Amino acid sequence: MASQEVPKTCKVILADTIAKKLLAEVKETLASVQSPEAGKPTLAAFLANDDPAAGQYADWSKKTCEENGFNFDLRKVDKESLEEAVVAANEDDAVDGILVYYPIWRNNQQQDRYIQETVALSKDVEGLCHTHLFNMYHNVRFLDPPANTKKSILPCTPLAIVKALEHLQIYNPILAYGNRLFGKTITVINRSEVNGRPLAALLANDGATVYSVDITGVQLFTRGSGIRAPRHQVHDKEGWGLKDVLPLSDVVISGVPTEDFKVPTDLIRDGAVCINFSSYRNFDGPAIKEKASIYVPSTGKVTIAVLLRNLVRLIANRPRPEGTSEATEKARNEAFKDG
Ligand SMILES: NC(=O)C1=CN([C@@H]2O[C@H](COP(=O)(O)OP(=O)(O)OC[C@H]3O[C@@H](n4cnc5c(N)ncnc54)[C@H](O)[C@@H]3O)[C@@H](O)[C@H]2O)C=CC1
Ligand SMILES: Nc1nc(=O)c2c([nH]1)NC[C@@H]1CN(c3ccc(C(=O)N[C@@H](CCC(=O)O)C(=O)O)cc3)C=[N+]21
Repeated sequence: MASQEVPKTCKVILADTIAKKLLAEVKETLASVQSPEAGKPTLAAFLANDDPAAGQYADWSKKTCEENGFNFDLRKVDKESLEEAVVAANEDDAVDGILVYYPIWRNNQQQDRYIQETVALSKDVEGLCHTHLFNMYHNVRFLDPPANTKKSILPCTPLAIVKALEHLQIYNPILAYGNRLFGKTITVINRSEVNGRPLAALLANDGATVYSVDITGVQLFTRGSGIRAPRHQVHDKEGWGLKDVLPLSDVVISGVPTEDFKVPTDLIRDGAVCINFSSYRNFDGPAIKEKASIYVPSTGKVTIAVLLRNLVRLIANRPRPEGTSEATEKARNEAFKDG
């Protein structure tokens, strides 16, 4: 009966809200790192597979780019000519950033990795080159220590989740930058090389206790007691499963790419924060709203905003024009907010 209904306490936060805030920051930062005469930045995006998810993601990215003053140049190429096309874009001054949609060779991850390494470091907008990945796993935040003027690029989907957690104030700004998740326990369901594993590492590097769950089992990512380690360590949790980690978790993040997978609502802690990044709904919508304090049903729009943020960062990281002082250079890079 309507008169007896208890108002829902769960707050649903849409990706659009978080994305809009980030896009406003991106616009401001672009204005401070690049003169208006430089023209619109260009992102070259290579589509060499027939994955409908990638095609749809490309369409959304194009729309967001164009609405926010960026050129989005979608280049459909066949697998055989992809390498040469990427090399040409590396050498083309009119291209500011390069994105390649994965997976390409479904049964050959090594070949996808080879293409990831073909993208020039200075144009690697998704942070998937070895130097960027190495820095992320090792909790190294700059490309040019000790000057520390050029921030290392982080992978878009993991960084989008970090930005969502900042927006939700799960990151505690009372704590020092780099330790702001200390005290939080987070479960990440998915340990793929492009999404789940880097995400678990990033969150643990920021101080969280992270349970990384995949079909092969559970791993604990942590900086240890008192977060005294400078970067995360990984430990296997033999015999553990969702039943062990969900009841412990303040935050549950899920990215399982199947229709039928649902995070078991009854195991989730009352008042947990639940975030879905899969293109399928990993949480049971009505039930989760009875349990979670905050529910974020999707994050794709935040990922695209982060893609543009990374593109502006690549531009800021470029060698400074003749005559720019080191102080100006530092100011250019500090135009970015934390992270
Ligand atoms: N929101 C966004 O910005 C983005 C969303 N996606 C979406 O995220 C999802 C995941 O993408 P990828 O990581 O690239 O996929 P992937 O197929 O490379 O990896 C999925 C991982 O989940 C694991 N997994 C499958 N079933 C599981 C289960 N029941 N429990 C635990 N782990 C399980 C797999 O073993 C695998 O490690 C897809 O739906 C994709 O479309 C991908 C990129 C960006
Ligand atoms: N180099 C590379 N980077 C990628 O980031 C990448 C890729 N390759 N290959 C393809 C996958 C797929 N992908 C998605 C992004 C957003 C949503 C997404 O936005 N989903 C909607 C929900 C869609 C719906 O409403 O059904 C949302 O979160 O709002 C989905 C899937 C990125 N991918």
